[in-house]
Amino acid sequence: MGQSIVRLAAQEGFSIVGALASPQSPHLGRDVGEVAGAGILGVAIGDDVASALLGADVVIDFSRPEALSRVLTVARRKNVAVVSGTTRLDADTEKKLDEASATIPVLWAPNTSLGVQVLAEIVAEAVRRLGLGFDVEIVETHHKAKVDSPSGTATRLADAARDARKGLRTVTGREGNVGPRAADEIGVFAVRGGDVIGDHTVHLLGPGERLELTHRATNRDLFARGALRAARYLFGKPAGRYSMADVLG
Ligand SMILES: NC(=O)C1=CN([C@@H]2O[C@H](COP(=O)(O)OP(=O)(O)OC[C@H]3O[C@@H](n4cnc5c(N)ncnc54)[C@H](OP(=O)(O)O)[C@@H]3O)[C@@H](O)[C@H]2O)C=CC1
Ligand SMILES: O=C(O)C1=N[C@H](C(=O)O)C[C@H](O)C1
Repeated sequence: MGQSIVRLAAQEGFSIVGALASPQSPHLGRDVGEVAGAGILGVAIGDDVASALLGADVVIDFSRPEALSRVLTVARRKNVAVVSGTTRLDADTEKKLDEASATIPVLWAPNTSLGVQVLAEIVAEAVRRLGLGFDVEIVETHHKAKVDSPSGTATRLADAARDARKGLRTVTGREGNVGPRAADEIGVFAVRGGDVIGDHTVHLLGPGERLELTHRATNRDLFARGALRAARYLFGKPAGRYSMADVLG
């Protein structure tokens, strides 16, 4: 994601002032534009958050929860807005997002595409309108390099269903003599393999009919474009928590 964001940011005229990778990165010290295929940008990749955020208005993070946590601490200190797409945050990092939003603008989204935001709205509406007779199940498919499961997007879609129908709970596996499906379940299942960018289907299964609401990402640039749009949106905004719904308007 970092490479897509750098390439598109350069194309869209953003000024890139810093670039971060892990302390183990083989790219440390190299020009970020060269690594991303955007030509030389005169910005070396480093592992020091404070140096990378020098002179920045917004930092865009797609990494791991522990790295986001460090970024939030420094961004707060330096008054830099944060856009993060990192998924499956632990409770401590979630708390840090909230705390940071007291002093800086913060937008976290497990999926920065506009389509998934709209899908979440449609899912909430469909669950509300169809009522108790319809069961909700979510299937997500991703490339084999993905390290977290289920995806942040699947969790976000389950949350949308739960907000629309109180009392639902998530089930992430079924094996053995599990008995009939309970009415309060949302099954969430992860398929991994190949180079799938990211597909999400919400199944609404009722008596004699079913709906399958699907979003398919066909290119990672989709997420990068959404993150850059979010960064533009956050620039100059007051401190607070923002979402892709705000960006979409
Ligand atoms: N919101 C959205 O729309 C999307 C969200 N994602 C999420 O974004 C995250 C990243 O995905 P992806 O780009 O595919 O993953 P990658 O593994 O390709 O990249 C992760 C990046 O984070 C860096 N990193 C990892 N650990 C640390 C650390 N401790 N300190 C500093 N940097 C670190 C890595 O550095 P190094 O190169 O050195 O390993 C790498 O640059 C995931 O949580 C994924 O689910 C992904 C796509 C879209
Ligand atoms: O890791 C990925 O690739 C993706 N992660 C996000 C998620 O966990 O929902 C978004 C997208 O589906 C790609």
